[in-house]
Amino acid sequence: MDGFLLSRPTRTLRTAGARDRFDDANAAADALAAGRADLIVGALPFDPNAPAALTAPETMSWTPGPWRPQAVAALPTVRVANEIPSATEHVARIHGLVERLRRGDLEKVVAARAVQLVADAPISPEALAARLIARHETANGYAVDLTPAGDGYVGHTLVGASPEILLSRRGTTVTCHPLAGSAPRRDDPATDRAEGEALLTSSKNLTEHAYVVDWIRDVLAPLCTELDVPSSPQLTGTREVWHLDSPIRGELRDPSLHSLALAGRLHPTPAVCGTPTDRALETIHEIEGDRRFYGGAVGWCDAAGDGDWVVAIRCAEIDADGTTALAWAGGGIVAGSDPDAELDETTTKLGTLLGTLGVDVRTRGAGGWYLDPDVTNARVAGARPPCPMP
Ligand SMILES: C=C(O[C@@H]1C=C(C(=O)O)C=C[C@H]1O)C(=O)O
Repeated sequence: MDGFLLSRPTRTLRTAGARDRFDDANAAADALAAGRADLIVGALPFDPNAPAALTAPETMSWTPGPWRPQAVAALPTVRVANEIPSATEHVARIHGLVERLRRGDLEKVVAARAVQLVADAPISPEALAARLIARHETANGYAVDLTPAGDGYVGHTLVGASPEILLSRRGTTVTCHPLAGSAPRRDDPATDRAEGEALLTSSKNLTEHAYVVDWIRDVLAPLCTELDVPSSPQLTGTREVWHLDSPIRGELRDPSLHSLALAGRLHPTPAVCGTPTDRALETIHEIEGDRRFYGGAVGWCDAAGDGDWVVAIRCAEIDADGTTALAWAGGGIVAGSDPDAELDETTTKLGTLLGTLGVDVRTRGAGGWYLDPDVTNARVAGARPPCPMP
């Protein structure tokens, strides 16, 4: 896909072409500072040392509200070809992590897994993004060309609908909207509400959430003259998942600290990585290998330093010919985590992407697991309305 899309509930940024490409955030920031670019868009990888996929676009357009293209191409039939790792292995990994967490090696670590999707015709990133956005009205829909990251990424596109804002910067005001702590949405309104209410008082989830808020406070406090951090989280809901959510607001001490630099300082938060960060990063690398752009950040930074960066979750990376894709989901693990419940949480989160492709993650296959590889794209017509918020 040529270009970049970030569709937020308030407005949409679309760009086309590339005046310049950067695999390094500092080089992109230098181009902005030197006036060689007036906007940088793209994605930062999960591993802060891996190449980024940033572009100085040729053209850009801002439109109000979320992206609603006139015509949306049909999506091909998609099946789940492989689980990386298997459900059994994911649960085994979490058992191992819980032991380490109980020994005190780490306080929190986010464990993720991926599913490989195979399509019978190319998946159009724009068509997938449009459908994700239509089904997830309050999410931040994105589609990013990963070509600037070089080898292994040329022609690949990251597409997703993230509920989580790493940061927004407008002038000297910086806002973050970290999420951590999750529960599934339910069809029955009373059960659904009960899930949300239980989440708000779950000490295990409140602990998981607090690691993220503490990290953001520690990063922002020295950079801000004022910092407003709520004393307890609120509940927020996507179509598939309830989350604990803490809106944070600060006033920057140094007005030249731009949104790309702020993203570099805040990422990776314990919402996608863990506590302490360096040990969690090492552990994730050792157990899962390369997460690529999943768990990274997607956004823009302009010459004034303003910008929005969303956490790159609820996403898939589509390969260059469009016929295979990898979709990821993870969840925070703490000493009190239940490995089977954590597997279910990743399944629920995978539902954002897979549900949009017509794969019902709640069906149980013959092997006793929830993903039936023969379930194919049901065309996503007649999407059910979002569950009511409490
Ligand atoms: C890691 C993901 O989500 C993150 C982890 C959460 C959790 O552990 O409860 C909640 C929201 C996100 O910050 C994901 O969706 O893959």
